[in-house]
Amino acid sequence: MPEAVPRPFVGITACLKPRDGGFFFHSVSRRYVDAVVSAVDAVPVLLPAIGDAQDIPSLLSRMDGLVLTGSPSNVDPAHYNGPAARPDNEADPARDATTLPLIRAAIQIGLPVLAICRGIQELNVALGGSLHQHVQELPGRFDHRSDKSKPIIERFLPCHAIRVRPDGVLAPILVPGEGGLMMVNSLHGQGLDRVAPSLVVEAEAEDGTIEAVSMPEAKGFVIGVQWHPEYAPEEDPHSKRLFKAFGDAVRAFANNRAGHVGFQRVA
Ligand SMILES: N[C@@H](CCC(=O)NCCCC(=O)O)C(=O)O
Repeated sequence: MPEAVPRPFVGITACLKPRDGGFFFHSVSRRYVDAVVSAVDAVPVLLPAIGDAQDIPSLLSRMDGLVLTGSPSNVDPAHYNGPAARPDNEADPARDATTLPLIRAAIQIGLPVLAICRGIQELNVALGGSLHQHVQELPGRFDHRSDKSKPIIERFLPCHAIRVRPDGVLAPILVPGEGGLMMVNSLHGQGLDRVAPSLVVEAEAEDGTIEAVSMPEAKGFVIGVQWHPEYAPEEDPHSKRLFKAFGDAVRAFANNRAGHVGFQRVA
């Protein structure tokens, strides 16, 4: 009888969030976890925001892919030499200290990376880019934040168009409509400013806000998106294809690793 194929492990980055009474919780929205289980077909592994205490080589020796999640918190502008954040800024220094070095190490070994919302911002900063801290205050830009007075389910509905570069790597994955247009949801106040030298822009909103990037020189799959495909990973055809492409890259990485350590996976 053929041996069951072990599912690959996909790391999912957590936030460190304060709760009542000064306790902190490592937390991840269930939607990322569900998307990794259903649309990627992998075992989700939550990665706590423990900064220097994380053992990156040990972690990466067991991971087959990495999902960088969204979060209401913002990357500390000190990481991209930006002006100090405003007093009402929500920060997560433990998450910054965890994800930024992890991204660089993951990319170095060719680990597939899917970076979502705060994730694309972290990817850009980790590789030397910078962020706009308040996109809606820039001339000609839209407000890309969601209306917090609305029910959460409505806040994740598609609300503006993006144009996907027809000659990029993302177009054949997402299969946008005519003119490279497709609708996405939008729950961010920050956005990519100076794009890291190793990243290329794959999609933009009508106002020029960067909506997706890839990394042509990466050994593996590296895609960042500013929207939230995890909202409807099976129902929305673009999201489904994005997670499928990531899953294929994850399985290829896992099989390659399995080959190197000398045990066989049976298809
Ligand atoms: N804080 C950053 C990143 C925005 C972001 O990731 N939003 C996701 C909110 C929903 C969630 O918790 O997943 C910004 O404002 O640009």
